[in-house]
Amino acid sequence: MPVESRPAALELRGLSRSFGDKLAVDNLSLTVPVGSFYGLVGPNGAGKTTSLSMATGLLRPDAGKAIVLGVDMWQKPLEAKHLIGNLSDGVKLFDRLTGEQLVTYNGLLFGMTRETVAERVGDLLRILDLEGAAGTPVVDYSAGMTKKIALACALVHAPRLLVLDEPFESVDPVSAANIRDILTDYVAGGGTVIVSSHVMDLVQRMCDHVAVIQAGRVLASGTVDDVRGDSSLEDRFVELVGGRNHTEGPEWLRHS
Ligand SMILES: Nc1ncnc2c1ncn2[C@@H]1O[C@H](COP(=O)(O)OP(=O)(O)OP(=O)(O)O)[C@@H](O)[C@H]1O
Repeated sequence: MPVESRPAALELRGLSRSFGDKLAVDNLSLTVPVGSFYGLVGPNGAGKTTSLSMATGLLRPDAGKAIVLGVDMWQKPLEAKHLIGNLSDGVKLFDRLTGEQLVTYNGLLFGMTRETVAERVGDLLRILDLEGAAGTPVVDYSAGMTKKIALACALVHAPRLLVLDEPFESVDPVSAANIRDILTDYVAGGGTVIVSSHVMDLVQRMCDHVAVIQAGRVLASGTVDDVRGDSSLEDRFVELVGGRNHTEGPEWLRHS
């Protein structure tokens, strides 16, 4: 298929979602090309998690479409979900299972054979440095270990698109570097990654595309170089989003 006619890894078309009176995502459209490492950034409450939840089939949109590699998430959710690996902020894991059991369970849910699952679980626990905790219930994991085991669950069925909400939050620097390597390899091997993050420096170094969202709308999107221009991504972000002002702390917090 010619490159121009290949479906995007993810296409969001006019997505909207309200919670009561609050319009969390407002007619949001975004195209994530196949093979891109795409950063989604925005201030707290911008609508990143809500958008990604609608894109991955966790939250039904009020309006609009989410299309994964040509498959409509809300019309063919089973087919679309096979294509996606999802690490979602705040989704409950079956944390009474051990790490090994949890990843195995996820693999079996996708219909893979026990042998294939066992081999992949072994690989994932090794590359994520969780072999020593394979037999520990996930409820006893630290926040960073929980993030890593959730990433293993997202990867086990070898999805074509990975959607990761804040994958580096609480993760130590060595593990974060290992995860970055895994993701970079995954993209080099033809996969597509979308990450939401508040760490602009990381997004600038790791991602080739970025979208800045605020109040449920896209303020800017494109290649990282196009969006940031001559500035750092952080400065461009602050410029786009506004709201930076020097505020002195309250008097009672000062000791001199
Ligand atoms: N289940 C919910 N019920 C009510 N309001 C919600 C719910 N989920 C999100 N919101 C509201 O929708 C808006 C967008 O929230 P969302 O979690 O998508 O933002 P975010 O960009 O992921 O923020 P953060 O960077 O702080 O994680 C916020 O105003 C939030 O309060």
